[in-house]
Amino acid sequence: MSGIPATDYAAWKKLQQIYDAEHSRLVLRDLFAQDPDRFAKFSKEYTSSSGPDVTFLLDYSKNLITQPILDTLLSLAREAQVESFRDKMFAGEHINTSEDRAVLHVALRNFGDFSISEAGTDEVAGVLQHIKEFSNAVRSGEWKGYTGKAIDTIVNIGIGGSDLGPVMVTEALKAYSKRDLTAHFVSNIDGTHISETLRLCNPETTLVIIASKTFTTQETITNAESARDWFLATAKDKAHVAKHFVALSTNTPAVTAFGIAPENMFQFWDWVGGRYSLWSAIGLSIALVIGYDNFEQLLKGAHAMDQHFLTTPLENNLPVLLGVIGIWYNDFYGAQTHVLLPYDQYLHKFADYFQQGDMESNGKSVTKGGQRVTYQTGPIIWGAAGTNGQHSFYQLIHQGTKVIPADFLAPATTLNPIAESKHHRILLSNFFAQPEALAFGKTEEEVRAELGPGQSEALYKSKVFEGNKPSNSIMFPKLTPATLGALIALYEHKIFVQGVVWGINSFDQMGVELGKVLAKKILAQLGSPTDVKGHDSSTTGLIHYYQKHRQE
Ligand SMILES: O=P(O)(O)OC[C@H]1O[C@@](O)(CO)[C@@H](O)[C@@H]1O
Repeated sequence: MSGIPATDYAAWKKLQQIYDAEHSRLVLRDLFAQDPDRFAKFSKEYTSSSGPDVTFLLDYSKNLITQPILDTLLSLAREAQVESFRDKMFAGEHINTSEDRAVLHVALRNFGDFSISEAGTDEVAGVLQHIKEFSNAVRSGEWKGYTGKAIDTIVNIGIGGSDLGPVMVTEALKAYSKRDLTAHFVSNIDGTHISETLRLCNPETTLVIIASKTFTTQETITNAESARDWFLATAKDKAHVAKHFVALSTNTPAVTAFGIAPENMFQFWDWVGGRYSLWSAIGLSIALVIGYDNFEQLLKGAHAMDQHFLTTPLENNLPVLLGVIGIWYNDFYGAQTHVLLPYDQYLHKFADYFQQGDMESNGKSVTKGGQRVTYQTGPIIWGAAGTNGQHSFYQLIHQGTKVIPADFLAPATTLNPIAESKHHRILLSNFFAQPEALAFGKTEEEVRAELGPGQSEALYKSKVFEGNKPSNSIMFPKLTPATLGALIALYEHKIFVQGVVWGINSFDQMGVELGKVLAKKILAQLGSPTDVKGHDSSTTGLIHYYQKHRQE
């Protein structure tokens, strides 16, 4: 990432001119009426170039773009040196400049094609082998607990990138899971999370996975200590910890200090960002749930997308297309958010996952050159599985006052063809209809014709759908591990593209530190009998209320 303010680019200036001059005339009804080939021109079919077969269709025709606009957006990507910085990332250069680190989640799934020299990348295969052996041993019943029973429950203790990826993927690939192995994910420091989970667990048959890149995260270490106390309350002998606790981390000394043997640690490296870590040892819970072979398919699906991103010219490069089209709305249309709408219940955590992936990457306001930006950077990411969102927030998307670019995703074939796939046909009918309604709306003339004369003006107006609401649609034959891997990598690289254009560092997360420091300071005061000091009247007042009403 160059750190150059995006507004310095000639293409950015040209886009502003185009927007100012043309945006009021960019009407999807007209754009489609004028060009019967619009779908053909603004859609691409992806096919993996290696590994398992993955195909999907990206339809970006329902965007407020013309070819000249798209060409200018691609010029912006070129001017921002997206290709050059992409190559630097893949080469292991320390593009995470504030932490002087490489950004190499692509090395975690590099099945031999990329030559990467960063320290640790030659150890990836060994960790994957360890994950394979361990997950096979647990799933086969070979790995026994301290009373000689097989493991039937895993509890992954982690937060942020040490939780969201495993949660999203194990939910998405539930159809591929070992149904007699129950997985729980504990993340919140709120004692309710670990308490309610451990109620469901038998210490004799439970494996606790402590997932933490730094192994210093307060929530995770506290939860892990409580889980260890829970276990030892039954098992008594600390020697039994080795059979029921493993650690996923970059911090060997801290893992050892916790009491986990080195052979029960699965290592990863500082060039793996937390929000990009599901491909690393953090993915152990995924391999345990879906099996190593399916975990490897996930990696290979992502690897093929990496190859696409690395080698495809910008105009056909799907992460680049999604990235620059997103910038068009975020920085010129004033869109504040981007909504992810997977029409697949298995993907119901997809948006949650990319809240961290996108917002922790691009929620920045200072360029790599240290300049405060004068333009919008990372969008607010949100969403829900279809059709549920339709009964929740689609009113605002259809008739609200905000521009909300939407991504719709769906499998052509369901993994649950109940009722001869009647459910799936209904689901997909909505998947097709919603972007159509958003794009083309319903005119007042159509409303009046539909309602007939004699209705109030207000009623006529309230039933108008302005339309012209942009969306992308992604369809794939079936949700498989490799397809999911490709889709996750697609969005990872989209985020990368946008960060480069905005000139920000997408790979540090300084913004999470201040709250932690203040919380530690307050925590130290909560237990003391003396009155809290050094806070504003609001914080002091809140703490006083807590101290007056606490009952524990
Ligand atoms: O994996 P760990 O080191 O416990 O960090 C957990 C999460 O905490 C952060 O908020 C960083 O503090 C995320 O970036 C990260 O994924």
